[in-house]
Amino acid sequence: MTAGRKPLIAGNWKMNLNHLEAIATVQKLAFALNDKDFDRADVAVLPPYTDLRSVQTLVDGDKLRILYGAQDLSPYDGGAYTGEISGAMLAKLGCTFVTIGHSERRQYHREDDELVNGKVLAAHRHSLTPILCVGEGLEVRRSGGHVAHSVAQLEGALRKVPAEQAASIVLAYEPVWAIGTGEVATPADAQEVCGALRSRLAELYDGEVAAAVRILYGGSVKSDNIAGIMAQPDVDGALVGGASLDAAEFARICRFGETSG
Ligand SMILES: O=C[C@H](O)COP(=O)(O)O
Repeated sequence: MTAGRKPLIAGNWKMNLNHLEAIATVQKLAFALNDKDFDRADVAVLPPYTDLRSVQTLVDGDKLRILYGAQDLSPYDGGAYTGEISGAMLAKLGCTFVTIGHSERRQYHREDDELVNGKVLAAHRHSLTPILCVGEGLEVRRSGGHVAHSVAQLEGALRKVPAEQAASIVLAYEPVWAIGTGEVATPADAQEVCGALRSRLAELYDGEVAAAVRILYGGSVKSDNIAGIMAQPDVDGALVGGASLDAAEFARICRFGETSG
């Protein structure tokens, strides 16, 4: 965490919580957080598509400071693409963010860098902020290729993305071996890759872009390990999976593990 970049804590619900459960969870989260918490960090939830309209109605109706977004989008803007959801549809639902290139999409849906790049461009066409995920699997980590692997995914995703758009993205470094496994990367592991991603942004664009981009860590983040991660200079927040389904625990994470806001 470095002064000048507001931290972001985003909860990726994955394929959990229906729209009624979403309403209850967002209400609990809003109740658990206060203005001081929201001044200190942006807080976002990333529910399944089917929950978004309910979350929008609640956030707008109660004027909540909770941000929200989707977990994916189509690279296309409309047409005969059965099952897909466009950036325009998400923008109409008031989404701020959209997760792109999550390792579960790369692994289970064979998304490659070219498709991820198409989705980043689509998000920008509709003024959505991509939360662009990169990160290595266990074998790559064991062979010491984790920095090169994550940097290559970043380069692939940002092809043809101009500087002013690159400056507004959020990056998430998620080592695949730490996702949902309870195996958390050490704060030094997170810093090593997040720092390298920022340096590469400075080379691809310039120092201003590199300094503007928020970089999150994701992988078994909990209220008892977030503080060490947030203490790293190039880590600006967290992308939280399992622990974001429990509003009280997620609120503690949003406070970086401190007991009161
Ligand atoms: O998007 C979130 C990550 O995949 C982390 O998930 P996790 O916190 O359940 O390990």
